[in-house]
Amino acid sequence: MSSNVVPICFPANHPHSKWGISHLLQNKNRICWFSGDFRINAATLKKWGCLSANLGQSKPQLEDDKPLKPSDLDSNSGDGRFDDSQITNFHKDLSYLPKPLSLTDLVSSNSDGSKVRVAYKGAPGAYSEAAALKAYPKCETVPCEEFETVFKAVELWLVDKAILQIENSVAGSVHKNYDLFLRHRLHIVGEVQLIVDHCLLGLPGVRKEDLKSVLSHPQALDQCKMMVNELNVVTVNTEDTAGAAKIVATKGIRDTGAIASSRAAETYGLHILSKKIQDGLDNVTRFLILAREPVIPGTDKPHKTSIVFTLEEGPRVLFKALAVFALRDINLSKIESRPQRNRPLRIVDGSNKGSVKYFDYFFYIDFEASMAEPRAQYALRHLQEFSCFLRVLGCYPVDTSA
Ligand SMILES: O=C(O)C(=O)C[C@]1(C(=O)O)C=C[C@@H](O)C=C1
Repeated sequence: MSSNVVPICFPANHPHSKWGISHLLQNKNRICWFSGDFRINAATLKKWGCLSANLGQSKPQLEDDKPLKPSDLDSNSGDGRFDDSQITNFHKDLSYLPKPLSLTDLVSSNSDGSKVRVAYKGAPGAYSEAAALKAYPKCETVPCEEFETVFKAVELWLVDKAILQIENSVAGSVHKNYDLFLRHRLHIVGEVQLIVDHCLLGLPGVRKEDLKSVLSHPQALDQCKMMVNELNVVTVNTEDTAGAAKIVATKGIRDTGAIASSRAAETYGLHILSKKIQDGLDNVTRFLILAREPVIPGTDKPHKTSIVFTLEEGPRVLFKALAVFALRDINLSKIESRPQRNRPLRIVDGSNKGSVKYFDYFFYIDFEASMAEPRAQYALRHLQEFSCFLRVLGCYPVDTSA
């Protein structure tokens, strides 16, 4: 699929703002994203009376997407914005121009998350929804079927933020989500550590001994291996834990249980057959909060920075990469490697010993420093000297609450 996507800013009360996928912004303008074969030129934009078409905000292109050329918007000023004379010529009626922010607008962007829409993967009652509510207690949660949809919902301005599980203290990393960072351009703006207490759920009147199978998300099944072995049941993977509870409830299956949260039991009217069934009592899942814009890094509270890089000389020189942090007394809190799918192997010529094939990786590191600190900036400048690719995924306050 090849598609160009351009955000076009229309006034809120403009009829064309209802086109495409639109979202009401705080400044009361609407951004419409046009995609697919749709080609727009400046004349059309003028006719429509749009306020701006910002090339700088164009959606990150997937590998097979063609990047948008300035000539696609021919009388654009070059920096992506139309100049004032063009705008005033569009329409005489200026009632649609953006209203200045009022005090009420500022009050509405509360830190408790009221007015914030957060996308998560799973059904209502999933742990990711609980994580979103922990970060923004009054937010509106938006369930999504796929992780990919969670990312796209933010990119297309359908929601403000996304929440994404990244690792669990018992079952380990969610590798798929590491890979997704590189296919999208969102920024990590926060983290949430959630204590995950799993329950075994069943239909009212069902006993543990009646169960022949148990449904849940693979990570949850992994976290409750001991109990599952004891029950001697068949396990079936579902998209998420709340989804498992929903299946048991809606299908009314008496010999099947679900591993999910007590919230999911309440949501779907199931009974809790056992509580805290996870193997390790300290079962914590770490989630990341993603947004279109990065947060300005501070030094007022402990911050973490997440990066991804590849090494010019391959994984054998990983020690050099780690040294840039050690030299500056910067602690690392996480390291993860993922195959470089477009070039998974590197051939190194060992002169008289013949050539050797090494696996090659993307390295993901979380380090305990803020990008506002010179030592973090120097460390990354140093790392850049021997990496062929380096991206800062985000710098955000550490969640110390779990
Ligand atoms: O299935 C859910 O409820 C989720 O939110 C997913 C998920 C995960 O992917 O790790 C989240 C937290 C728990 O560790 C188990 C499952």
